[in-house]
Amino acid sequence: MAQAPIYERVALIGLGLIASSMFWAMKRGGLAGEVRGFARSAETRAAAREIGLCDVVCDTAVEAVADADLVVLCVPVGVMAAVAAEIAPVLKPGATVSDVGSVKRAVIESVGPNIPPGVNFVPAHPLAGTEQSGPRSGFAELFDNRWCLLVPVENSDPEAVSRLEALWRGMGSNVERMDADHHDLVLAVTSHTPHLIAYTMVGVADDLQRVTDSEVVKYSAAGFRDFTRIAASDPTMWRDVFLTNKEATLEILGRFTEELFALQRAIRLGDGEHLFEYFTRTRAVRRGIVEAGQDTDAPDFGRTGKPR
Ligand SMILES: NC(=O)c1ccc[n+]([C@@H]2O[C@H](COP(=O)([O-])OP(=O)(O)OC[C@H]3O[C@@H](n4cnc5c(N)ncnc54)[C@H](O)[C@@H]3O)[C@@H](O)[C@H]2O)c1
Ligand SMILES: O=C(O)C(=O)C[C@]1(C(=O)O)C=C[C@@H](O)C=C1
Repeated sequence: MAQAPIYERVALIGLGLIASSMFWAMKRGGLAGEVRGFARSAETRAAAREIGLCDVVCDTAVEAVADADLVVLCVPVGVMAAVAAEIAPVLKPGATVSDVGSVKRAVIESVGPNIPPGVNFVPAHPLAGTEQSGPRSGFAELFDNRWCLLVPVENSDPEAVSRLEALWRGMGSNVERMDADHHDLVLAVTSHTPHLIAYTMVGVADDLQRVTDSEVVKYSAAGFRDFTRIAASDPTMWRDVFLTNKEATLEILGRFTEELFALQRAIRLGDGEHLFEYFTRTRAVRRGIVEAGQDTDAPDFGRTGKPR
């Protein structure tokens, strides 16, 4: 039996991978009455209309959010404040504004001041994605069994937070709440720095004159293929992630560099014991993740290049 919608009117701003997946997931679960969408480019809006992404595709953000009970900012982190400033004057009293940005402190600091009194602000971050982007890349199952972290601000209304939690659970996610600074540190370890490493490794392969690009394509083993999948992610999104989660990423990158130098030295000195102990420790981390049931989709991860 279909459940009553959690929100009567939802507005999605920015119609890429995350917004389109949200739309299909909301439709799958009957979680929203009407969903309006807006994207900056006419091309994206035309694509959205063609594939039936959103009940109504609007030509302005203001038109999309007027009357919405929930507005979700699904744009790159660097433009969220400008979008929030543009829509602020027309937000409905009692409405909730949320976002899906990969960084939370910077979003809270830049978007927060634009949210008018009487409107709730509940930042969020679904820990789910692929290397694809744009309006055609979304699918309803993206958030199934993935975490969504809610990062309520000091004056977030508890009812608004619970309602948003219900939406994310309805879209298939497991939900937890987290403080913004801790979120940014955790994500620097689990997502942001690994992306930077993947970008670097693919850049190194591309730069190496003695190994041709076609050899890289032909002989890429599973490990490198995983790197190339990650390194194909959207450049605008990731530029903004690093510019806005600077401190935590630099901290983790500093530690990474120290360990890398230690491994480099062990290789140069032929210190097999150091290498063996290190790899034994890291293997245990991976086994812990699998044993905890946190990698249900491991067999397909990165190998087929298809969404999990
Ligand atoms: N891709 C992922 O794996 C992933 C996962 C979780 C969270 N996120 C976060 O979600 C957000 C969206 O990412 P995505 O992967 O859906 O990106 P995407 O590139 O697929 O979509 C972004 C959309 O925003 C639009 N846009 C850009 N600037 C705009 C503006 N000023 N006004 C209106 N629309 C604008 C783009 O045209 C595009 O339609 C980002 O903040 C990202 O950090 C991404
Ligand atoms: O699987 C991928 O393609 C992703 O990179 C998704 C991923 C991640 O690092 O896990 C990327 C950025 C997000 O903010 C959340 C999820």
